[in-house]
Amino acid sequence: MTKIAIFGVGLIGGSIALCYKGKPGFTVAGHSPNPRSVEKLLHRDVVDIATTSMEEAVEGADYIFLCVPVGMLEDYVKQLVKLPLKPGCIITDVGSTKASITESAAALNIEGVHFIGGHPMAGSERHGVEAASSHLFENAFYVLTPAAGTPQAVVDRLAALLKSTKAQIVQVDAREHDDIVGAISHLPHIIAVALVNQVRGYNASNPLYQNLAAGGFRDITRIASSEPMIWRDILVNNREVLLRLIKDWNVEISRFIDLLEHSDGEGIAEQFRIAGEFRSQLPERRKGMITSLYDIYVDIPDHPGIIGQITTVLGNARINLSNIQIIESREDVPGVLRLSFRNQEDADRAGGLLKQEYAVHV
Ligand SMILES: NC(=O)c1ccc[n+]([C@@H]2O[C@H](COP(=O)([O-])OP(=O)(O)OC[C@H]3O[C@@H](n4cnc5c(N)ncnc54)[C@H](O)[C@@H]3O)[C@@H](O)[C@H]2O)c1
Ligand SMILES: O=C(O)C(=O)C[C@]1(C(=O)O)C=C[C@@H](O)C=C1
Repeated sequence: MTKIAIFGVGLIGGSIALCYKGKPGFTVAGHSPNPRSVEKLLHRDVVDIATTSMEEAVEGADYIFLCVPVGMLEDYVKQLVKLPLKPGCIITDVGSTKASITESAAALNIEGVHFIGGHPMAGSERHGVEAASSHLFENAFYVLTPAAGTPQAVVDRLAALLKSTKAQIVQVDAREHDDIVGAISHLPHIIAVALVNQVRGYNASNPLYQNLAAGGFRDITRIASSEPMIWRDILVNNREVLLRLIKDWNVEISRFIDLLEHSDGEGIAEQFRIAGEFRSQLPERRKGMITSLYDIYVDIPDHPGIIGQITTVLGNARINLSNIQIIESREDVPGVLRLSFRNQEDADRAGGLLKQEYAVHV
């Protein structure tokens, strides 16, 4: 029996719990210092054991997930390593910043157990166990930031466990993680909040602002509704990176001031063009959706009806396609079609059938 102990069974901790709860060979223990939360966890059937006792939660645990706010992670690691942990146990976290916890855990020189930082790149503006889902991590990247000296076999053991999340595991240096995630997650949260608060100010004297706010405003500001305490900790923890990124942001915004002052329509259009081109290349990994990592690639000649022919072949064989994307299609160049399936078997069957007429790559 593999025992997984989870501290902080909220959105992320609860979603981790649901990836293992009820799976043969796994027991999931959830910890909360609050007896009412413990009752809720049992009532919602998210964990097998729920307790306010740290000792009980970690007793015999093979893996410990710390899913509490970033500001509490170091303290939790310090408390945990004073407890009798199972030899070889792996402690990991899911915090949105990685440098400080990776470095402070390494500095503890823990013996007999291992710490490996982790961060699933999936989430939501919602919080609490009510928002948890076993599908949350499907197709998302899940970053691991092992400190130098962590045996690769131990990292591989954690990566193998995390397969149940259906996320794609990647190893990244912790500081590099904070630079990158600062730009693609933390800065966008700041911008969303600042924008909402700017409009909130105008709305105070004219409620039409709120009433007319439509798709564009909603799209860019969803994350402004994120949990304040979670984001307080993330932003304070990554402040050095963020201060640099906000300076760069000011440069980008100043560019628009300049373009507008000069009524430079072509310059503005160019900004949209280059942004749209980059954005269209973002990997399509919709979190929480049951899309798939089982992809095959098919070279397709550029002639009308070709995609219909391919999907008909798959439909006739009753193979479910979960996603389809044309990667390259220009008049003079044959296109490549990426077909995604929910499991390897479907991908193999599709590949076998399509190979009879098309060049297929896996
Ligand atoms: N929300 C996201 O999109 C997201 C994505 C990836 C990683 N993370 C990280 O996951 C972690 C948890 O965030 P979440 O979104 O699940 O938030 P959440 O609020 O849903 O869950 C936080 C959990 O920590 C517990 N907690 C809070 N304060 C506590 C305290 N003082 N003592 C003990 N327990 C306490 C809460 O009861 C709750 O169970 C954070 O470190 C966050 O940075 C969040
Ligand atoms: O989709 C959202 O709502 C999120 O905020 C998820 C998101 C992100 O910014 O992409 C937020 C924090 C994380 O640490 C990882 C993912």
